[in-house]
Amino acid sequence: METYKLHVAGLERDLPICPLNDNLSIAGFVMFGDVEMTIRSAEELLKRVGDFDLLITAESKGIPLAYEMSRQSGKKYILARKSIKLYMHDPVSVSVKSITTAQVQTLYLDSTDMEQIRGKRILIVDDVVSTGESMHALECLVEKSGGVIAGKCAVLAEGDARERTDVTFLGELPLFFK
Ligand SMILES: O=P(O)(O)OC[C@H]1O[C@H](OP(=O)(O)OP(=O)(O)O)[C@H](O)[C@@H]1O
Ligand SMILES: Nc1ncnc2[nH]cnc12
Repeated sequence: METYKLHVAGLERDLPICPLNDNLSIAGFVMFGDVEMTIRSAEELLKRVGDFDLLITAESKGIPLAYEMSRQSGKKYILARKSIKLYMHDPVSVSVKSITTAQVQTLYLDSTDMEQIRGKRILIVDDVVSTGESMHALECLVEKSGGVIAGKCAVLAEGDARERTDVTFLGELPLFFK
């Protein structure tokens, strides 16, 4: 298997190169199961971001990172879901098409989450920012809820996102074009 060597948060990992289509591959960065990477990334991001009241991330790969940043900072995290559950009240939705997913996905927040966000400084968190669609969808949900965006952060910026100055990130990933 072809791999890409990543150095981030003082750690080294060999990421598998995964084709997305005939012309484009990514180095797959999946923190699920990698507790050391999750803890170290959360520490490093928290050192770099400013004050905030609440974290928000999107289902699913952002969850362990948001959990760990919440644990370390003592601030709660809100999760934007990718499907509506029966226990969600009056969900609001935003569409999103990330680089890894063929079809358009939808992110949902329920009214309880929106009430918590209203008037608060919200830190947007994700594992990777690539096209920026997922982060943009989270921004829309925060704005719809009446929250103030305190900052945006990701462990890795991929492709064009490496040039972004509005997102705090710890490392970079290339895209692999044929
Ligand atoms: O900047 P973008 O192009 O939007 O890509 C980044 C998003 O893609 C991945 O999620 P994915 O859609 O693969 O969903 P998953 O976390 O549920 O696997 C990743 O966790 C980010 O949320
Ligand atoms: N390189 C990558 N690995 C995992 N998820 C991603 N989402 C966007 N880019 C990604």
